[in-house]
Amino acid sequence: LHRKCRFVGGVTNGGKTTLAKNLQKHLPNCSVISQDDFFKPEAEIETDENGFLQYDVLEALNMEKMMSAISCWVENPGLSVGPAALGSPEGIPILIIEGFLLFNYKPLDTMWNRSYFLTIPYEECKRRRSTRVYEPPDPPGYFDGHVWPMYLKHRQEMKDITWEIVYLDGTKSEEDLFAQVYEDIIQELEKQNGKYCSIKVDSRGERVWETVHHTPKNGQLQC
Ligand SMILES: Nc1ncnc2c1ncn2[C@@H]1O[C@H](COP(=O)(O)OP(=O)(O)OP(=O)(O)O)[C@@H](O)[C@H]1O
Ligand SMILES: NC(=O)c1ccc[n+]([C@@H]2O[C@H](CO)[C@@H](O)[C@H]2O)c1
Repeated sequence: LHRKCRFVGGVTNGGKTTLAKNLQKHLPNCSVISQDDFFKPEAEIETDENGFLQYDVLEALNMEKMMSAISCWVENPGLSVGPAALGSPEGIPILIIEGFLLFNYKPLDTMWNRSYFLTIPYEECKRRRSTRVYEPPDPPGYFDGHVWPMYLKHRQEMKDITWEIVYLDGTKSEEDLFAQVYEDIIQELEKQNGKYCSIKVDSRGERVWETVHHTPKNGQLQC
């Protein structure tokens, strides 16, 4: 069951939620858990010597609660989809966990199946962040005084990671990012289904061609 979890990590405003939502739209049996839904209440967030609330650290999140949500899915994966969907690779239950502090949280290490990490440069990140309103809103100087330094610290910690992480260029278009990850997921699901396919996905997420190599199973051809 663990092998069905996928992680979309990345810098704040890298486009994680957008990518996860787009994938969910095109995969009939796909659940998404967002780390942002597990922030502790403001009263429980530490403040540093500059008065900045320390939101961009693991301690700001109720990770035990997030792990419970993941366990729930593992015990009862997938939605009630029809037999047609379950019979197709797209219908295999998958869980996408998206968040900005996933790869620094040890208990998740054993659950990964495929990990993606969205990056954008400092300037673009600062620009996108300035268009967002969080609750509470970022005070002046927050990006340079807390958000970006914490991101750099976590990137540094990620250097110790031994498994493969696929880095995605978050400055690419939403459609291109979707197509890249969707193609990757479908290919792997096809393999799990005993089919070996090459699929190209165009920028609108439509499959434009595919090659199916039938593999014998119990003396019979699948597909
Ligand atoms: N590929 C993209 N190109 C340009 N802008 C994008 C792209 N993907 C998302 N955005 C925009 O960037 C902002 C952040 O997107 P999104 O909420 O998906 O990021 P996030 O990584 O989940 O952010 P956070 O976790 O910090 O809330 C939004 O304004 C969104 O419209
Ligand atoms: N969701 C929240 O409670 C909250 C409050 C203040 C700041 N944030 C920011 O969310 C980003 C991750 O998506 C982090 O960079 C937090 O600063 C979230």
